[in-house]
Amino acid sequence: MRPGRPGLARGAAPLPIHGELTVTFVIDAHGLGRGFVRSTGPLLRRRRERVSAVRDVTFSVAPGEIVGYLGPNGAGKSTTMKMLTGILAPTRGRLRVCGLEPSRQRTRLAARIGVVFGQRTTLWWDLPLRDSLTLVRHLYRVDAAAHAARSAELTELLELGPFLATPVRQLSLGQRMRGDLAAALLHDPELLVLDEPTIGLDVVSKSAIREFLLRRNAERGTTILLTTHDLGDVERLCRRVVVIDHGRLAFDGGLDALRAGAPTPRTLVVDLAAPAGPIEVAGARTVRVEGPRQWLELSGNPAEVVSEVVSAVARRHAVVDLTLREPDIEDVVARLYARGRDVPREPAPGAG
Ligand SMILES: Nc1ncnc2c1ncn2[C@@H]1O[C@H](COP(=O)(O)OP(=O)(O)OP(=O)(O)O)[C@@H](O)[C@H]1O
Repeated sequence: MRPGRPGLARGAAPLPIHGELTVTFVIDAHGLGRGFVRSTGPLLRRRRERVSAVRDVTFSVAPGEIVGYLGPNGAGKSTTMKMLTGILAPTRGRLRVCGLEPSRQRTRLAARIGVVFGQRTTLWWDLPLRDSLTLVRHLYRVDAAAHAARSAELTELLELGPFLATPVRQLSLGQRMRGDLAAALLHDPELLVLDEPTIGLDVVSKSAIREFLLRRNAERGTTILLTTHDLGDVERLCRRVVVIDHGRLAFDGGLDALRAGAPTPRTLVVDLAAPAGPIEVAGARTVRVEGPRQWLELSGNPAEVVSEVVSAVARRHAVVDLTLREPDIEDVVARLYARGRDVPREPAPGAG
């Protein structure tokens, strides 16, 4: 962990470690909240109501961590990301990112963080990728020599070479995402904030992005906070996850602890040649039937269970197609709540 830098740590909470050393959290949120006022009801009887998108959220991220910020749709993830990057000001609580107050010190913060939103690009649509990267250099006032070196490194690591001359609008989603990552890293930020970085990508592109992020984290100590609905991202990248639900912090700890709190089965989706009653086989429970399609929840996750259920179904029914659906993070979180458990909280790594 990097020692705290008092000059940069304005307002951040330095954490004493082993007496002498201090670590400044890269993200330090305490009692964070953000409300909105929105209009509801029919046109002639519009009412204004307050919505708490994020309520009383406290968490911190130490330098070099990769943390998944997870939750179901509408949980408050994007609102948190917008506060972290200074786009929205909190209505409650205290927030420091790289020792800065994001909404009030947005320009200074921009020099310290990189941001990628998977659903929209920061690149110039009509320009070749190379020109977009050059513009980013001017935006962040990166000097020419540093830019040339970082550009060359990122071009190699992200394999951008073959399409540097291609206009961004003609890039595939995976190529565009790699370009966006390069743009976010050209000024060598200490924190990378990623909102759904692998959304819509094929398996190969997802894997390339994940391996790149792991390498960046290991080699340069870049801290990463990411939102994702993809459990593969979480499993490969995050040792720690913070889960929010209905705006509140629901869990902060290791992925294993989250899973242990709510073991979630895989689902076999079976397309039969014709509609039939619910399939009955050992090792699975039919949880949904829609015409010829049935959803079977597997009673265990090892490969043998899957192959036994698949053979049993195929022996007894005319099967057109079979798909194995991995539980996504929403399933894990939903199950956590369905069980009505006290959600465990672990102390943040490095705290203490
Ligand atoms: N500008 C806004 N005005 C009013 N309500 C808002 C605004 N932005 C977000 N909200 C509400 O705040 C809540 C949290 O929204 P947010 O976009 O942060 O969720 P999310 O976890 O990112 O969801 P998703 O995974 O679907 O993107 C939702 O109920 C949403 O309708």
